[in-house]
Amino acid sequence: MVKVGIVGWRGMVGSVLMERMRSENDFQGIDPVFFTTSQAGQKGPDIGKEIPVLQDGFDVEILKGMEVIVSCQGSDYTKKVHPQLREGGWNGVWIDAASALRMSEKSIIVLDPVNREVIDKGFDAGIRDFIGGNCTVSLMLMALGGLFEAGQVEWLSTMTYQAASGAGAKNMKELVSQMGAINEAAQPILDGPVAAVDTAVAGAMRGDAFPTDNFGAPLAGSLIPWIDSPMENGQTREEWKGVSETNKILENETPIPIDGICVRIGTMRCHSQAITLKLKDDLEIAEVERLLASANDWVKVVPNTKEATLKDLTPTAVTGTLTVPVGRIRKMNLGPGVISLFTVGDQLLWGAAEPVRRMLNIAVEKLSA
Ligand SMILES: NC(=O)C1=CN([C@@H]2O[C@H](COP(=O)(O)OP(=O)(O)OC[C@H]3O[C@@H](n4cnc5c(N)ncnc54)[C@H](OP(=O)(O)O)[C@@H]3O)[C@@H](O)[C@H]2O)C=CC1
Ligand SMILES: N[C@@H](CC(=O)OP(=O)(O)O)C(=O)O
Repeated sequence: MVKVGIVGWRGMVGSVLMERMRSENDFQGIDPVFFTTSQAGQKGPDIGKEIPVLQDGFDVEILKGMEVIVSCQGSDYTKKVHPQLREGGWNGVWIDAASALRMSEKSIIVLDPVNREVIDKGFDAGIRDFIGGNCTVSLMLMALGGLFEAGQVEWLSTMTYQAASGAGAKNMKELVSQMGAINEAAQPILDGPVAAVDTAVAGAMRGDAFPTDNFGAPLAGSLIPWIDSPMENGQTREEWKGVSETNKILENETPIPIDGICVRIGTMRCHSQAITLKLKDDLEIAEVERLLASANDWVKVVPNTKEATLKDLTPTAVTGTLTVPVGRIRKMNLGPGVISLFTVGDQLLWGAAEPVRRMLNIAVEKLSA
């Protein structure tokens, strides 16, 4: 059985990965060794079979004994350990959820329902670094894969509504604390005039006691139109990833123009995106829906009605599931071939853990052949 080292398994992304691997019985087909950066020697997770105690995630010699390493530990870990392994001659398969290696010439960004051919070709050519894409990019491609595959995307603009989970576990908790602080300010006067409730809520959100250590600003009852670090051209890094990662995943020789504004909103783990897309041909909406629906097993076209939208096209409907609904599909009055779409996806599943889990299975299959 293929020896697989797993690092970062108890973090937020890692926990979702573990849950998916358990429910898909993935551990039965591999020989797993669990690593840690802080708990070496302690007992590993319960995966339904005997495993060694936790190994030191910085011990390069033990890591070199793995045929595959899966990391959900983050970019700092990758930047420290990956070069030591490669410079030390390790030629195993490195599969990573972090962004550090995504744009490297020696890596492939993995999203197999969309770019399985690129993965297979790369593996056969000797590439051994396979990196999960940015959550917003992966979710957009899962939703719109059918239009890209049909060569119909001339350009697109995506305005995002991104969940707290993308900023980390502490931020998810801070969002809930902020909701609690708002409720605390408003609850005693909720039966009174709404103007007083509004004043109390705004006062609490602007007050020094409002918990903002992690986000740096109120998110509950508000939003933050900035994600990640600034780029020189005025984009944020999250916005830059949209165009660079998408075109790398699709191996486009001529890049498709993609741009927009990335916004953090007060959802827990589902990202949403409002997309304006220019089709190459002025297709009928029924044809657009047919192309979208036929792309993969998880995308779900939602009819452009209020009833269907409220039922299926919200973070509440999608959270914790692999379904990627896409709706609000219509021709815009901006010219021929310009359409609107709205999509929602779980940022921890298709946005992080699932492409990594599926790449592990692809690697195991190839190494066992
Ligand atoms: N592809 C994507 O879109 C996304 C990618 N990511 C990537 O995944 C990386 C990991 O993110 P995330 O899972 O949010 O990180 P977490 O902060 O949840 O976990 C990272 C590590 O922190 C350590 N840790 C310390 N204390 C605790 C604790 N009490 N509970 C759990 N773990 C603890 C664990 O390492 P140890 O066991 O070694 O102590 C764990 O593996 C990110 O840095 C990012 O690069 C994240 C989100 C989306
Ligand atoms: N930046 C994303 C989450 C993330 O971790 O992205 P990346 O894997 O590209 O660093 C967000 O904040 O929603």
